[in-house]
Amino acid sequence: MAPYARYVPPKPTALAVAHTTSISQTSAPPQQKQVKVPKGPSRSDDNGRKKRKRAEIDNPPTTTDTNNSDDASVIPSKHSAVYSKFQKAAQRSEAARAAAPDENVDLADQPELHDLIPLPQPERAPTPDFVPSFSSLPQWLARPIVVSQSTTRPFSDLSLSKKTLAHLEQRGYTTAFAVQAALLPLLLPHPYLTHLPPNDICVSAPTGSGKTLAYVLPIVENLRTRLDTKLRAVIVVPTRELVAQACAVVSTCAQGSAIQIALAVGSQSVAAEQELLIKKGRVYDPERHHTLMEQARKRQCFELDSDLTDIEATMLDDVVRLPSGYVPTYNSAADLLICTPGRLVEHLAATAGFTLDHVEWLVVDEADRLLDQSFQEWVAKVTAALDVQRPLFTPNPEIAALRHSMPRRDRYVRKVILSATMTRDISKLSALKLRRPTMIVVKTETETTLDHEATVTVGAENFELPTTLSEFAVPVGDGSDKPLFLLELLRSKIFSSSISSSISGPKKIEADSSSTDSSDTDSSSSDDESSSDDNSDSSSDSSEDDASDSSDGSSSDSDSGSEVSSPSVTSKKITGLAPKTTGSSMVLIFTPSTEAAARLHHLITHIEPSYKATTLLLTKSSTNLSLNTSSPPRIIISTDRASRGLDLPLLTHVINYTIPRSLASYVHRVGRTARAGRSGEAWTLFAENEGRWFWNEIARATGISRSTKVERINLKLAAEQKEGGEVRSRYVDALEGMKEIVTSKNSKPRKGKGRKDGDVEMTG
Ligand SMILES: Nc1ncnc2c1ncn2[C@@H]1O[C@H](COP(=O)(O)OP(=O)(O)OP(=O)(O)O)[C@@H](O)[C@H]1O
Repeated sequence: MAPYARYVPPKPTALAVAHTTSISQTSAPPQQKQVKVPKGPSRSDDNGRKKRKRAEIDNPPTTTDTNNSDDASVIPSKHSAVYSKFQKAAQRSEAARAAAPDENVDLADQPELHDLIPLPQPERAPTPDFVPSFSSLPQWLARPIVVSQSTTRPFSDLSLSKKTLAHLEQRGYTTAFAVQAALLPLLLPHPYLTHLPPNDICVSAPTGSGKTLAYVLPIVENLRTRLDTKLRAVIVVPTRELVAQACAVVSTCAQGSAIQIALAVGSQSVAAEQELLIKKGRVYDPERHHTLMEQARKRQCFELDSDLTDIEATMLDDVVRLPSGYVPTYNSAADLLICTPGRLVEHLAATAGFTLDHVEWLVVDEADRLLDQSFQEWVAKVTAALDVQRPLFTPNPEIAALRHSMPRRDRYVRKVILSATMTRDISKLSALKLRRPTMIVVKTETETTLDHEATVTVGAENFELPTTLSEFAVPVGDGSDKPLFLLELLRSKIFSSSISSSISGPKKIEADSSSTDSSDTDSSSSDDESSSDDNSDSSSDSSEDDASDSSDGSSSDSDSGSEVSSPSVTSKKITGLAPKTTGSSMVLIFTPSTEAAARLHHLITHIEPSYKATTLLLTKSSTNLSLNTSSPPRIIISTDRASRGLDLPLLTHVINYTIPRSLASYVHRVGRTARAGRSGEAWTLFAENEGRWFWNEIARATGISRSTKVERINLKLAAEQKEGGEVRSRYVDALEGMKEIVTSKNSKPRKGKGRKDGDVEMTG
């Protein structure tokens, strides 16, 4: 600020002295300079006064002069006391001024000058937190029904049919979990209030809390008594694995009933699915036959005015094959459809006879994910199809005309929307056109019981982690040795000890911090972590940071689909809902893409050949898990595709090889373990540049409830993993081998290079 040098006022000492001097001169001229003059003015008097004045100007008396005792002698004795008092006061004030620092100089009379630096302001009083007396959320979202996670009820108390109870008991299910205890009374038909239209339900409950059974049981109970087959229930989930899983639960509950279940996922052709979804028939209707045949003729001769829809084309294809006078009919072959959103939309558009006209139940599981993106605007298309009024059975035209003239009762479609990370975004939820909805939130700690309205306002994002989950985080330096850290983690922390205790044992699995496993446990890590790990900001997208990525910079196709054998995960779900412990750990490792998963599979099976037999790649192209075999895989490498809903009861550990992209993604990934009250561990590997983001957004995030803090574990690489060690040389060889594979694959043109594995599929 050199051009605006600060103004410093001069010391007023000289001024004060001069002032004092002038006073002493005027009021007490020194006696020795007094000249005796005759009374009355004269010329010589004037001359003498002028000379004296000039002499005074030329030789002004100094301060010391003022103090001089000579001066006192010239003061008349009657003023001398006053004068000496004045002198003393003057001396005192002069001494005080001289001693005082510059800032204390009284500047009241001085003009205040400032440069362009803003004046210092007093510190602001803290603004108190805004507590609104209203909520922008609608009442049902702002004040949900909060259910304690510890709430349980015997299934026998929940008005289930004897058959269903028997099936549940066969599976060892006698007690309903909290979400089931809350939902069943709301969804099962009320014994008296049958005339009331049903209301829609949104559910937010932690991963592994039993949401599937909570919606499957009421639907099965409802459909069990229906005599004719009509599509009455549709369950929408994001992936084909979840379709299979939900199907397994439905099949278990619907055993012995006539309920027809259909799947629509796209692992088979649309035509094959159409055959399973629709029963084709024929009816004698010569007039309509004639019209359709005329259209078929025009189509063949290219005389049609407009393009036919797929459904119209199907009808024309079918009518030409029927005997004269007959027209085709299409009826639903399924009571309940479990599907991905894309296939559902496809059938609505292209499958003759596929309508939602009779649907009474719509379930959207993993709703936040399915509502996140438009996915061919499936919500709008499905809600539009549900809005269509159910066609009335019209035995003859007169009655039909009469019925049409009468006001019609609305069709009620009960919508059940669920997720472990349920959105509170009203704009997304409103697309579902919910009717008088109720929000149910299953939480760990709450005073609110099932029957009471919650008084707590649930925040915009408030996720719950299972109370049986333990979380750990491992720093991996700059990430270049990440595969080695992963192997060290598997060796020293996961496969070193039997996990059998963790499956049914105490909630918290203590981190083994003994020196033999080459690790340091820093239990206070979650408080002091950032000091060592936030050297730089990291983005949430950590997808490309694994060593294998850096080694080749490109993708490699997964060829491990062949390693995967049936039976599928479905069958496990049917038979192994509450498995006995095997005494061994099973790990699910999350990578960001199919290619990254394949690279990691290549690396760890080459570095540690003993893992080859027990490591499985689970990607879109290889979705079956050979879990029913006598030796299930111990390591599963997958993508975020496996993060939603997948229920692997034997899974004891989750490893985030790359940190997830969001808190919700973290919740779903780690929620693959610690399910249904079992213990589980979640480990996250983070590089230096990811530490800050991980600790701030995930480990210490405010929008999440966890029973224990995330613990930092510092792993040390073993000697053989360091430079010159045997494991490291195998690592280097594996990287080299991978480079060759990638180079050779890159030379061939490939489809879908670099594609990320979507965790939602449109068509299965
Ligand atoms: N009442 C019960 N008694 C014992 N086990 C149960 C009960 N209900 C559900 N389970 C088991 O709990 C596990 C988790 O259930 P489910 O898959 O429905 O969880 P979820 O809440 O849908 O989890 P996510 O949000 O991850 O999809 C399953 O293995 C299921 O068999």
